[in-house]
Amino acid sequence: MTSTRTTGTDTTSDVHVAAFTPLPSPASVAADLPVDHERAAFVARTRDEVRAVMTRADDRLLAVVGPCSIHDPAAGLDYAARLAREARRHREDLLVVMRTYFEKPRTTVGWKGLINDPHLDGSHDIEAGLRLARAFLRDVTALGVPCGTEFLEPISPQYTADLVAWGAIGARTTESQIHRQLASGLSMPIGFKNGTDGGLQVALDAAVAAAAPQSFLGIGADGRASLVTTTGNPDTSVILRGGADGPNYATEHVLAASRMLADAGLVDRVVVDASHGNSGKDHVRQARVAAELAEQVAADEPIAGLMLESHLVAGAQPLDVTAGPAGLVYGQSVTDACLGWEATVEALDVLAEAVSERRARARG
Ligand SMILES: O=C[C@H](O)[C@H](O)COP(=O)(O)O
Ligand SMILES: C=C(OP(=O)(O)O)C(=O)O
Repeated sequence: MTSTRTTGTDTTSDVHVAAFTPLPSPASVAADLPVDHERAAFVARTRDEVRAVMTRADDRLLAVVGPCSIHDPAAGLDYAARLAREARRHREDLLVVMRTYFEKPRTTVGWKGLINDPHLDGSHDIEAGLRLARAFLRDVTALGVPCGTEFLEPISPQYTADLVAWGAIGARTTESQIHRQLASGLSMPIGFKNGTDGGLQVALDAAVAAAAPQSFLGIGADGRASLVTTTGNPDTSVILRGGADGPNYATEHVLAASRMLADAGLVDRVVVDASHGNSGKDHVRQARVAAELAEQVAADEPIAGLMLESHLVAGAQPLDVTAGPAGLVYGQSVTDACLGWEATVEALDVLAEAVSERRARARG
């Protein structure tokens, strides 16, 4: 059921709003799609492992790997099952978290992800999107693969975050107070991307702001508008993703970022995104960036983790929401170009090898 005009007068309120469509509360969606004890324990354990990797109490490398966006849950699950095998194979060296991204920040306009438009046709059935996202997180977690996501909408985390082991705030929103406040209340470690212009200071400021207690407007589990009071998230870090001036994953960038983090009183190790501004969104280049980063990991640079955009099929395909999803290639990204599955397996092999080299060096 939709309604218009909730407050004020016809001439001053909601002039540009076509409709308000009530959504079920987070509590009722969670009741329909509950999390059992085993899955909850797995999420909590993985969050602890991420914390340990960030501080090097655990000497593995965090590898956040998966599609730029989930647009077809069946293909996403197929991917997750394959990733589960690779994660088990590399469990001594890599802490693998799957990118399960349901919300896409767009430079201008475009499909905004599975939560916003789950039928990929411009119908914006957000209730179905929230349910699909939550069900997908449950299924991936049940495969023994922890989930990572970007938090974009300030309300949607109430529907999904209990199943998320690691989170990111994107380059377009790192400077936003709303997202810093949101991160201060999230239960998992959060990485802030540097800005799209390449600026790192916004990410450092964000990490500091999110570590502080905050009070802001949000919703509670019952769906009511609420004053949210947080204690601050102590597990915040910075993600180097390159920017308008080019990549920022070279040794000099990693060391400069590490010094800035230490000066700000934060953990002095970074996560590096091999995609986006670091690859020029070219998936072929992304594989090369990952290989260069592996050398930097082996040389013991302060790199705690790496991000890869990867799907079953290499590259990307255009999505025209006026035409809908018919005819899309199975397992190929509809947003940024991704590494294909074989290239992903190779990249994970190279990264795991780099970690064992680093470990061997540390042991002398
Ligand atoms: O990771 C995804 C994209 O880089 C991001 O959502 C921006 O995409 P766009 O520039 O195609 O809108
Ligand atoms: C949107 C993303 O990245 P960025 O914020 O770095 O552009 C992403 O990782 O999907």
